[in-house]
Amino acid sequence: MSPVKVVICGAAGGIGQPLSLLLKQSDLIAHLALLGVVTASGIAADLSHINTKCKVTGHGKDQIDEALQGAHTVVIPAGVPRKPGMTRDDLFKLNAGIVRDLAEGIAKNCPKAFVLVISNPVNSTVPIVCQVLKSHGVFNPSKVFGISTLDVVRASSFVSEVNPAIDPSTRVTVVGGHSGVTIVPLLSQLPNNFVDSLSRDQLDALTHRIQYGGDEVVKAKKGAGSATLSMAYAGARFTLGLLQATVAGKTGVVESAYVHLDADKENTAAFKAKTGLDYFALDVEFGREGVSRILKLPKVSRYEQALLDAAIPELKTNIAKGAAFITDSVAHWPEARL
Ligand SMILES: NC(=O)c1ccc[n+]([C@@H]2O[C@H](COP(=O)([O-])OP(=O)(O)OC[C@H]3O[C@@H](n4cnc5c(N)ncnc54)[C@H](O)[C@@H]3O)[C@@H](O)[C@H]2O)c1
Ligand SMILES: O=C(O)C[C@H](O)C(=O)O
Repeated sequence: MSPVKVVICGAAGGIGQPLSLLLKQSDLIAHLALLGVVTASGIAADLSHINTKCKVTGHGKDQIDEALQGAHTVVIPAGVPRKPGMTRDDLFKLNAGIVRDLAEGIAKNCPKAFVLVISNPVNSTVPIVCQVLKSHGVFNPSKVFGISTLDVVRASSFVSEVNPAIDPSTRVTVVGGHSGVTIVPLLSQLPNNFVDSLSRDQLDALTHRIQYGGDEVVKAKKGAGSATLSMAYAGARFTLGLLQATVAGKTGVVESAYVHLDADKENTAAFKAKTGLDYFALDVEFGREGVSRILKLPKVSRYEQALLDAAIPELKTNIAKGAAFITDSVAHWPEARL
């Protein structure tokens, strides 16, 4: 097992800094390259004093090539966060171009890297990354992930608050996408008939809290951004889980991820045919090459089917918007960029 290079794009930001701190502690990472807009050299100097083996370097946007070259994994929390009253889709105008340009850099400098997207709106930014990589002929659906782990982390916390007998480490299955109605918690999967212990009002309230947990933080931060620390925790959990499988060869690591369903055609063909969706968040088992298996959608309750029915059209719109942005960008790119 040789430790690898991991790049954080947007490392000076609210998520980027604590995420870098958490990753600096991993033996699986030899080199943490921190990419900022002007530079991330201050953050890199600070982190480099921590006495773990991992080397840390800082880079500005004009050094994107050197930052990305040789990357095994690229994590993208670059972009603008929400303010109260905004939806994640309101961020599209600003963040779509940022993510597109980073994906271009990845296609050029580290086309085989695993790409982990945090920047919102995730439902659209993941299709943006995939389309850019496709336009360069380097797309591998098993290597691009939208990190939806925060929805699972929140669901576990909120379930445990409702019933303190349930340990907060208990995994809750959350599928769909990463915004409002597209976040679909499958509470019927919890053991001991947890869901039957809830009144309809309690079930509605818990479901709504999981779907709109991000808004809770945006409101509490009063204009100073969205979730950063809980996202850094979720992002580190996802990244380290993936590294354990891809670098250390650990089997059985499962996390929820928003992925292109072609990453496991066998397990998703029926779902894709039924819904017409190309992207969806499901539990994913990691292997050496990224996605080793996408776990099938479990049998859902009637209540959960109604949530899925509401999520699917919204997801289709979000996915089409991301894909169209790249079709349009490519049409306007000068010959030299293709
Ligand atoms: N997936 C999730 O569950 C989840 C959770 C929380 C936040 N987010 C999203 O993550 C993003 C970042 O949130 P934040 O709170 O860290 O924001 P932030 O503004 O604190 O940090 C973003 C950083 O990205 C940098 N940046 C912008 N363009 C860049 C580029 N081209 N290259 C390198 N760096 C660049 C900015 O300078 C800034 O330092 C937002 O879009 C937010 O909505 C997603
Ligand atoms: O809510 C946001 O805008 C940030 C993030 O997607 C979250 O779920 O906390």
